[in-house]
Amino acid sequence: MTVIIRMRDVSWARGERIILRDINWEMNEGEQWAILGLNGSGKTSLLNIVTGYQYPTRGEVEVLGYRFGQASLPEMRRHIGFVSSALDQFHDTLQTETVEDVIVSGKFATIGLYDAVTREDRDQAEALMESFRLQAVKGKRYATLSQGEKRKTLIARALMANPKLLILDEPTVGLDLLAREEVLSLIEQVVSRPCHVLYVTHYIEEIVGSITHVLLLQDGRIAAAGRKEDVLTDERLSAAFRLHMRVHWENGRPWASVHR
Ligand SMILES: Nc1ncnc2c1ncn2[C@@H]1O[C@H](COP(=O)(O)OP(=O)(O)OP(=O)(O)O)[C@@H](O)[C@H]1O
Repeated sequence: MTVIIRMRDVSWARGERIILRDINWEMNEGEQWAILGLNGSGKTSLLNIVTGYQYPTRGEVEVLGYRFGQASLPEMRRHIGFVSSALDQFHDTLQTETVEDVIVSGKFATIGLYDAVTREDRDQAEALMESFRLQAVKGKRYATLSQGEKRKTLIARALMANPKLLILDEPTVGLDLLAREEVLSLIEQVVSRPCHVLYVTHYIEEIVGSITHVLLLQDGRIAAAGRKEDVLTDERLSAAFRLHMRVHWENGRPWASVHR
């Protein structure tokens, strides 16, 4: 079985403070993971380690066959797509571009290398727009899009480079119910490409059918990790979220209610 992410005894400290502690986790081929946890539990810190932007204080990390400390991290990053709700504001240079140009720019690590765009790249962007139902906004400036359309565009952009792993960091923040469901429905398409998904969220109902596994973080430690049916239990969630929670499943999708 091919390992997508492997962390052994990983800890990450900043000064005196240990932010991630004794992380032992494996994400294997064919598995799609969600990361859940309260604010400050260490989700972003863990993602920063996966992408190599933070180096663990202790332990071993391997992502897509690249062993940290031995392999080239910039080369590894070429196989990883990253979409975050925080990116909406980041792409200042993209604001005035059309949707299709924003998507096609995902082919390149640097924004603005349009002279190298081929016919095939344009066709690929076109196909992504079609499957993501973005045809209606073709020709529109990115800045004029709705939040939902922007997120879909950024996911399409990340897929232009044919990543092996796509990290979605709270991609539904600020979206209305309809836009949220549209973004969630894209996960299935991403997985079928095939591309592995690592999905960070605060909401268990976003753990849709294509997501198979859950990593539950609590105060920088793994509270539980494994198949979603085993991790998303009343007891485990209540402990991790410090609330009395009950999980019920509808068509393979978990929903939580809170009891006081
Ligand atoms: N570079 C840093 N230096 C010092 N402390 C940090 C640093 N990065 C994160 N932290 C601290 O580590 C803890 C975990 O932060 P992290 O952002 O990983 O949590 P999170 O689960 O992503 O939270 P949220 O859901 O709010 O995004 C927090 O208490 C945060 O203040």
